[in-house]
Amino acid sequence: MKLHELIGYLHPFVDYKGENPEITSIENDNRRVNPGSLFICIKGYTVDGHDFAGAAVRNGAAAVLAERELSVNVPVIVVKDTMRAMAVLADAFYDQPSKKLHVIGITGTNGKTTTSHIIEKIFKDAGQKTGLIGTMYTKIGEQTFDVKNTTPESLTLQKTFKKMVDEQVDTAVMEVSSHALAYGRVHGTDYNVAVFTNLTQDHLDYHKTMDEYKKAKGLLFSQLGNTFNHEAPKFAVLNADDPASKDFAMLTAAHLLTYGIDNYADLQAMNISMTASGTTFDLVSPFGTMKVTIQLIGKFSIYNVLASIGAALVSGISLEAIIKSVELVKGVSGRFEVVDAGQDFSVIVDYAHTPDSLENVLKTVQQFAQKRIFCVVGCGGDRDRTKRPLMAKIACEYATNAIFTSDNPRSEDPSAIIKDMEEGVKGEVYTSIVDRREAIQHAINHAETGDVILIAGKGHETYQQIGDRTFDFDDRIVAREAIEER
Ligand SMILES: CC(=O)N[C@H]1[C@@H](OP(=O)(O)OP(=O)(O)OC[C@H]2O[C@@H](n3ccc(=O)[nH]c3=O)[C@H](O)[C@@H]2O)O[C@H](CO)[C@@H](O)[C@@H]1O[C@H](C)C(=O)N[C@@H](C)C(=O)N[C@H](CCC(=O)O)C(=O)O
Ligand SMILES: Nc1ncnc2c1ncn2[C@@H]1O[C@H](COP(=O)(O)OP(=O)(O)OP(=O)(O)O)[C@@H](O)[C@H]1O
Ligand SMILES: N[C@H](CCC[C@H](N)C(=O)O)C(=O)O
Ligand SMILES: [Mg+2]
Repeated sequence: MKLHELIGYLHPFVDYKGENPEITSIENDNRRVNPGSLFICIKGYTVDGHDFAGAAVRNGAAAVLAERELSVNVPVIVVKDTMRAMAVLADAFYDQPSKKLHVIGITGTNGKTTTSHIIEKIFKDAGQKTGLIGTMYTKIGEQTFDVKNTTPESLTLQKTFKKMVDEQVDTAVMEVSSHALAYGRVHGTDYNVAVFTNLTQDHLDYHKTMDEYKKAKGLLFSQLGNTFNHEAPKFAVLNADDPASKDFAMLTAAHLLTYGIDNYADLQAMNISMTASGTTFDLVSPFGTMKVTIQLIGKFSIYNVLASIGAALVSGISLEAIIKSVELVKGVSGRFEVVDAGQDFSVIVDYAHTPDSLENVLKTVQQFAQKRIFCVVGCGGDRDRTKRPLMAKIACEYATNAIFTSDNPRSEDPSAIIKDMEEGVKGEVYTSIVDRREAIQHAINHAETGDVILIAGKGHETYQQIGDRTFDFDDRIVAREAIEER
């Protein structure tokens, strides 16, 4: 695409009439620039992309988009906000790929990864080719690609959509983090369905208040479009049991479908019965009542399944086909994952890293535990500090043996993070062991027949970040080794 045509998409804010080179790619990292690239300078948290414009030009950049004039020997186009302009240009450069896909976006504090995988399965079983973007990876068909963020910045996102279009993907399911919404990473993405899981405390380091956090989540619904396109209608799928849904309903003109357990909803689960290996409930819907038996446990799993059923239903998949698929879902890596090395006590690895998810998962463990519950848990460094005492309190409340340890301390002192946790449990009985491996070993060495050990916070993660170093660390492997060494 020629530079003039590309920059034309920024009309009327930019009136560029200078040199008109062919633009072969758009990059915001000088290390990825090739001859012919347009280099976009982003002022980041760590560094300022403007400082890399010279290096980008040396790598062959044909033009630079920046927030100020720069002395380089290629055209520099100045805009007020390069991050916002990047979203516009990425969408244009890749020929509006999200419009060519059925895009389902999922936001909420907990359950995004799980719900996205359930939805992916339903669409795959329905014979569609799927794409998935989220915490664990980007997936196109069966191929997976590593990711840095749950929701990538606009350039990577639109490039990924384009790849999906090229590979004949029908439906793209993606997690939409609150950071992504606040930073405008998803500007220009044309969602067909927006799904809300729940809103509870997390990320207050960034959003500061729950109200600001809710506002960020709400952006997914306000961006859902304001037109009534009857050929390709848009839908918001909302959790009737979460009070934030009322606000989100007001933010969009799209059709609403609600799901829930406690409050009246279009899709409501009733007569729930749970065993240690699965859950049965009556799904009451406008299409009649059906009995559903899933292989997942915990009330939160029912919510994830209902949200998935809703997203698939509004996308035109038959309820019968949807139910058949959800009944086959086995669970997602690192979410309530059982480690079985032949021991006579249970070990569960789970990704609960917020107060609400920890409470939910411990409540579920409590429902089935016959003896003691050990909970090995830590809190991430450089993240919401206010959740630390709350998580510790929940661990002590629901577990018989709470063991506080490190999650990913990042740049913080691991002992100081544990101290923050301990602030929430003054006078209670707990054990603190900074080294996560030792903490897991401690729980496993003290477990007796019939006990349950919940190892929370890192789920599928295969690393631990301490300082600026990343070590191999997988709770599932560490637990297995500890059981074998016992
Ligand atoms: C605070 C934050 O969101 N940071 C994101 C941001 O990084 P940054 O601002 O530090 O970027 P930077 O390193 O300063 O670079 C600035 C610019 O210079 C460029 N650069 C940089 C170095 C260089 O040598 N050359 C160069 O050109 C970079 O490409 C970039 O364009 O831009 C990066 C690239 O898009 C992101 O990967 C990074 O996410 C970091 C890793 C992060 O931890 N983000 C968290 C807070 C986050 O976004 N989390 C949510 C999930 C939350 C949830 O679970 O709900 C997510 O969606 O992942
Ligand atoms: N609907 C839910 N409500 C509350 N807790 C849940 C729900 N679904 C899952 N959880 C709990 O939250 C943990 C994380 O789930 P999941 O990875 O699906 O969430 P996520 O929203 O993708 O999280 P992240 O924002 O970190 O990517 C699970 O391991 C489980 O303990
Ligand atoms: N997406 C979440 C993941 C947290 C996972 C936990 N293990 C941690 O490192 O804090 C975040 O960035 O806050
Ligand atoms: Mg996730």
